[in-house]
Amino acid sequence: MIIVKGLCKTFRVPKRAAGFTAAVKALFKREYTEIEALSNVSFHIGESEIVGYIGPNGAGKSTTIKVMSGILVPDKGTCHIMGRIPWQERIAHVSHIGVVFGQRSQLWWDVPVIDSFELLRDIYRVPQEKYRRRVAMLVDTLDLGCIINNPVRQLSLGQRMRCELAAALLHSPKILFLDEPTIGLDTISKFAVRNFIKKINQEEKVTVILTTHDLSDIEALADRILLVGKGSILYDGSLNDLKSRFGATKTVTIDFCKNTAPLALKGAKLLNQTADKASLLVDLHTVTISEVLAALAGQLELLDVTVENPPIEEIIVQLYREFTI
Ligand SMILES: Nc1ncnc2c1ncn2[C@@H]1O[C@H](COP(=O)(O)OP(=O)(O)OP(=O)(O)O)[C@@H](O)[C@H]1O
Repeated sequence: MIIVKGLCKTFRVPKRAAGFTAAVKALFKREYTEIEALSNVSFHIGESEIVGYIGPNGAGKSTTIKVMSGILVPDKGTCHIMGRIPWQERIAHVSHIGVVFGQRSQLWWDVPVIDSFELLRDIYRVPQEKYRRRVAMLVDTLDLGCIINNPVRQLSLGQRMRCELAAALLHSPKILFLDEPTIGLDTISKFAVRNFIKKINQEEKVTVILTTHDLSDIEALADRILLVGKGSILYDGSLNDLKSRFGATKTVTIDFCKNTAPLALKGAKLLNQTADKASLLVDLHTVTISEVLAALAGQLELLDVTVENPPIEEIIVQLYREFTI
């Protein structure tokens, strides 16, 4: 469905020094800085996959999405989406994709949401009957009934994001690009957005490419992640593989009968300790959980034990360090 090979994109931005003299000089002689946003990015994405496209700020995520949506032309490399080259066959291409940029709106600010939908219906040439059924489904699933007649500027962020999703899906695209769709949303709105993405993926086999800094979005939605850093793909695989490959630590939390002696264990770092509770970070390369528990039981009277995997954020940070050092 999506084949990206060797994408490169460098931005050339004028250098700007502060001050009046520098501004006048720049009128006659401009100097430029080159920013390499993508350097040799390649991946394949199949039908009905949900792929989390993640990476630190400035890694090149939005640039990749812009290339795949036909907004930007790369300097090098190829991109085929459903057999088309996005920036060369833009009109045919956009009828098969939906795009949501969490930080920007595709709805007209001062008019009621439904008017924006009708304009999009005309742009995408959706037949009236199909449009009517589609809007009814989207209004029902995304709970837009009370807000569809309001101007966009009067909507809360969560309400607007639900409308943006509906707008992106009005023409029933086969691929959905979501660039930070849950940014700034509260927990309830995030939940609604995630459930909707899952539903559309399962019922309509829509392929979803999701960029986000919220790794709980990824955990809730994506079967596969592509980690991008410094313009290149650093990891391509499932979240579970990532956890088992790189999650070489566990956190052990214990409750015990009062004891003030500081705990010291080989292969485990003490994270915090009070008179009756402690947390330790266990390095599974050095020691096993049962060895840690046996050692703790020798030092304390244990009342309760919890063993947790490290948060996905920790694994991602570790992975990013590993690949970039
Ligand atoms: N239009 C542009 N002109 C100049 N530089 C740009 C432009 N767009 C992006 N860049 C630069 O390209 C690099 C990649 O930017 P991009 O927006 O793709 O990153 P990102 O991974 O989406 O980051 P974030 O998570 O912060 O949104 C950055 O260094 C950015 O400053």
